[in-house]
Amino acid sequence: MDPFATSKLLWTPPAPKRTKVEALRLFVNRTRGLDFKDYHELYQYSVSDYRFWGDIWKFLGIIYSNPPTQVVADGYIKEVPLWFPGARLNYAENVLWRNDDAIAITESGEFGRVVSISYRDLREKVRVMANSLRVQGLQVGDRVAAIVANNINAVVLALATASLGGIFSSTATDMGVQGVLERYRQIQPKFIFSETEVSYAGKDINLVPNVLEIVKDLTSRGLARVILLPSVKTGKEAAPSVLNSITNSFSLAQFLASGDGRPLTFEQLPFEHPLYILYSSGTTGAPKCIVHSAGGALMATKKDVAIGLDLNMDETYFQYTSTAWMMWPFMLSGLACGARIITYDGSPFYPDVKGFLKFISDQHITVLGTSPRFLSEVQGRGINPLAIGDFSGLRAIMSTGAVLTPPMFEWSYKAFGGAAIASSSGGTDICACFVTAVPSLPIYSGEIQGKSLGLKVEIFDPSGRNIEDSGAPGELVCTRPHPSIPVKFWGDDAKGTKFLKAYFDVYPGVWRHGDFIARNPKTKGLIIYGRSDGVLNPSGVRFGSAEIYTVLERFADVIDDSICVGQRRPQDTDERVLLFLVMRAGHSLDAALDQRIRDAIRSALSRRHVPSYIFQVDAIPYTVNGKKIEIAVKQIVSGMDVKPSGAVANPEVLKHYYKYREIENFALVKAKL
Ligand SMILES: CC(=O)CC(=O)O
Repeated sequence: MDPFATSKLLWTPPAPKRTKVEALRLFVNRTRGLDFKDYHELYQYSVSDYRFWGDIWKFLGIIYSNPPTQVVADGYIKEVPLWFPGARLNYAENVLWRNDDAIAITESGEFGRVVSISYRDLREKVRVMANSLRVQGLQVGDRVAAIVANNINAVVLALATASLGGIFSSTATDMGVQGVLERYRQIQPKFIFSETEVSYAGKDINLVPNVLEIVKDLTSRGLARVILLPSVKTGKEAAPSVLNSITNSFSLAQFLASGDGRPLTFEQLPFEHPLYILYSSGTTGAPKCIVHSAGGALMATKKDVAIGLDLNMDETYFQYTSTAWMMWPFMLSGLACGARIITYDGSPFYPDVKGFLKFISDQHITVLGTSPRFLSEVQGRGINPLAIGDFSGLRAIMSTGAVLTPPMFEWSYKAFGGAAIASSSGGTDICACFVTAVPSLPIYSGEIQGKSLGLKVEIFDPSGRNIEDSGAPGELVCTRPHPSIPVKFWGDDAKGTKFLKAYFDVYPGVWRHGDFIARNPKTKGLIIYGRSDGVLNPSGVRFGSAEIYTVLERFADVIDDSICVGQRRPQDTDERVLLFLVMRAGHSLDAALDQRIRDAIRSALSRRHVPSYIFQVDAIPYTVNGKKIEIAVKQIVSGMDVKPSGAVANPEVLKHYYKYREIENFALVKAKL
């Protein structure tokens, strides 16, 4: 069967191609005396000549006080060279270059309140916050940790921290005490900012008891100041009784009043100076603390947003994200492009998704960042966005976080009136995209348009052979260093042992990302089939769970969610495929539906893809960043005991999967094919 049979031309770039990626191609041609004809030729240059990064530096207009002496120098670890030695710059200065009355941020959430601030106001807020942080003792390299909603305060805090050379790290407000401590114990923050009252899906959540526990633990590890943020719902500051019970604590108003009147300044630091600490969403064990450099994160996210999303100054970028996901710092690059960004706190389905879609239309969003889960939920509920709002200005929908299946490409394209479906994939580990939207190339359903400029993405088989021209799926690897490789893991040893093990262990010297990917030899588009650790392998046929999810889209009216994993217990001689389904209200998995699903999988894929067993379950485990946790389910059904980390949003769900280890005990399971 042709694995690219579903690939269908969906969208072609409007002519003439007035995109930034085209402008970059012409810029490189002009400045280097070259004659690249298209994106593919530009890409080849970008991954074979390090001078490309110097071109991008200029093209993006990176602001600096000291220019680099070279693009790349030899570094302390072969895999992580030193980029732009000699340069001095500040991330926040690069984000806050605008200082006018144009709207920088519009904040909203499930309460429906909409507040906007201009670039001038944003800079002023950052100035005030930075002054308080400095007066209260923040020094270059100190960590500022936050448990914050996605709102203006969070952006101000991140930028103020960066302006002083502090290192910012945030978790979302739905993370429990264990999850927060697993992260912040490792990085030992000097400051912690926390929400006190938030709401999600209409439920008010008092965070004070969690904060008390977290602060108690971190105080013995260097925590010096605690700032309690006003209620997200009412705007009320924390009660004096709460503040009195925590030493060195402040309400936000008290903290901001403690600063001085100095003008906003930006500490000038090396390119590799740490900016953010993000966390691997490992579902077991302590999360890895991934340290991103100011220069690397700035260049990578600005490149992806300015070039991949083609974001212009007069546009509005709405990335639906929490502050725990790498898409949050990614979103801040909307500001670096001089555009307006939207911060949104709360569930898109509360009070109802129609209101959320109306918000997107009313706010004239031009680039929407969302996830396959959101899109399929809208589709599954039978909602027609065009009947709710006007999406004629919506130019692109960036989908990330999971695989967007071909049917969902097609549905999303039509449902929003022809927006380009900018499917992209990268991750927390690089705070950027490996494969991305390319506004000058056509879009084929199910395919990500191209490899990101400067990132030498290849597809390896288990022996380390590049198999991408064959169209067969394999491991996504990156065979050349680039500036958005993290500088280190916080707390790792001087040799970077944990860091090297995490990425460079399987293919020595080559970054293995852990995605299972193929490239369509005809279109050059990329298809991700899921995480490579979760690859299904019955009778030696390797395939990704996304292939099964694609077929299940046809049953979206009755199936709400699903997870597909391989089971191979120590006593098994082969792997079997298990498919778990969550049904929509009023529907259940009966023998007829079971058969229809099997038939659909068999005819769309092959006999070998048909699950051995299909079960109805109540819930699917997800990470706090909204990713299905296939690996943990696979481990559990294969006989391993899994101790969920704080990155699991619904850890209680995992225990329901243990019973499927005794697969033979299911008297009612469907006949094995
Ligand atoms: C860009 C991305 O890759 C986002 C994610 O999946 O975490």
